[in-house]
Amino acid sequence: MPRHEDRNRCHYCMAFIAEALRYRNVAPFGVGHNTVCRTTIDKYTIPENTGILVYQGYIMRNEKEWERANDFMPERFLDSEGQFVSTRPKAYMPFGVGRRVCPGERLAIADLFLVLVRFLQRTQRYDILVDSIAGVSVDPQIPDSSNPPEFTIIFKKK
Ligand code: HEM
Repeated sequence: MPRHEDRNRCHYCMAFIAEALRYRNVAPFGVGHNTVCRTTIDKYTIPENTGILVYQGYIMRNEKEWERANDFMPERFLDSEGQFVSTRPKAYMPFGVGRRVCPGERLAIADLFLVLVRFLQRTQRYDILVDSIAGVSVDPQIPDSSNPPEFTIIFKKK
């Protein structure tokens, strides 16, 4: 069984999780907020009590911030020795930023790691076949929602 400590050794798994959260962010618009006072950011002034959504899904796939932003590349989170890089670019924000940043981040990463590793361990003796006609699309049905279209996977004993 995988344990939490194993995260320090499973560099590619950690990079895979980090990239999955970047590439198809669970909450592309984060959580809505309101300004508590008139606020100026750069050349924009936002009045008091205005609803704000941060389109973090876009920031995390912005070509200006990310090399090959629309490719799924876990390697972008590995250094030249294949070690998981724990420092994050500013444009990496699957859990939001600032004082309302997601308090569940550590728990979420810990869970994702255990589920992913357990899945890989339990499926080693299977060929994983994807519906050959429909294939798999990782693009959501409604743009920037988090639900991919349904697809069929067959686990066939080797
Ligand atoms: C992959 C899993 C998760 C993702 C991607 C995620 C993402 C987010 C995001 C983007 C926000 C908004 C942050 C902001 O406003 O800047 C948020 C807020 C929040 N999340 Fe998560 N979250 C995840 C898992 C969890 C878990 C496991 C918990 C609790 C056990 C949790 C509890 C919360 C709470 C309470 C807030 C509101 C914080 C506040 O407004 O002060 N989240 N999350």
